[in-house]
Amino acid sequence: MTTPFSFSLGATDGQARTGAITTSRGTIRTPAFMPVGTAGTVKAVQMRDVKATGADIILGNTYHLMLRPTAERVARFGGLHKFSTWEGPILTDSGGFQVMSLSAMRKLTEEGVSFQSHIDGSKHMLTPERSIEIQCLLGADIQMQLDECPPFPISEEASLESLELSVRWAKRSKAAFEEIAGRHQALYGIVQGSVFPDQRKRSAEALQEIGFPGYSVGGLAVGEGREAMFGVLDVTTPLLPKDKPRYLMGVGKPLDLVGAVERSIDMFDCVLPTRSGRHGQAWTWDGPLNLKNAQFVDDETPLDPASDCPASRDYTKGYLNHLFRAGEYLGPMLLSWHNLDFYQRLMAAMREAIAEGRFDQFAEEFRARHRERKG
Ligand SMILES: Nc1ccc2nc(N)nc(O)c2c1
Repeated sequence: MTTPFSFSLGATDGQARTGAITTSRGTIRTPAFMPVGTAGTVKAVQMRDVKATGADIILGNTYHLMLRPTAERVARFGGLHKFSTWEGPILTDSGGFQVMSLSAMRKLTEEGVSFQSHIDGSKHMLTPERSIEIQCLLGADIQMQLDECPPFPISEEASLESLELSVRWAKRSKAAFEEIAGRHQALYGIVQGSVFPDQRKRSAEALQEIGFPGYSVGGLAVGEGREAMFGVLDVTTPLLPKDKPRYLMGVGKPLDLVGAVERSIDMFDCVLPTRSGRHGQAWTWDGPLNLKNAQFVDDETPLDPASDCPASRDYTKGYLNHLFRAGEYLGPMLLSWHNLDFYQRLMAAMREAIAEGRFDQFAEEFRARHRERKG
């Protein structure tokens, strides 16, 4: 149980790289996509099926679990792994981002952020110390510092103020982590600085001063758009240590993943595959399909006959179309499952292409084939 956290680089191909993160609950093959299991469940998909798609690690949320069922209750059940039956590594976000996007009556001070629950209006306070305490009660293998994710757009001076607060919170998060976390657990720093290159540099350098075994790139996927996001990665990832994992938070669509791997990102999480699956959107090598669309009513082909995932291989698009039109539970279940499997097959294909030194060709062919919008 006390295998220390470690990262080993595998192959590099341009800026893209493969690697392996060793944790006490298993190894994470990078580049890795983490299915989002916000409230201790990857919505509408059983953990054994999440595992079968090839996911090595899932994400949980401090914000949601502290409100319901509370971190203390999860700890009494033996931690999030036992409570949810996910036996592999779990990464938890620290809650600040979710407080700002979900809660009411938020008040942010140097101490932390106070807020009212979006569920029952109860009052709560998240400080760097309390966030680490919650993540340890959950038993997360990889934890996040408490940070402030600035809104987009934001003025340069407001962004700098926010970045400096997040650096002070990084120090406090690390101090709290060193007090109570186990040797097998890891804490990542989160780089901020919005879309300002000099601020990204300042944040990356300040966090390395403090020292972390992994670095998240935060403050993106907040409406800045793909080109601006890639522009931030172009200036940020070269500043981070090559021998430590880089995690791009909240990203993204398949084309975002390919472009970010091209800019040496190792880890991703996004609600898109499960959230869009619940609403009838299937992701494929050729781009997204809206299976509620009339064009699929009589379509007798599966989403991907080449997949070993039952949701992708054993059901016709016509049947899936029927399930969504009839409002049947099985529709969201099957599409969430298929989309997670597609995301894992995309990650596996990228890992293989990097290992074989042909990632540029893979990326070019994928971008030519994957049409995000019809026409
Ligand atoms: N786009 C995102 C998603 C999640 C985040 N979580 C944290 N802690 N910080 C950020 O900046 C995030 C950005």
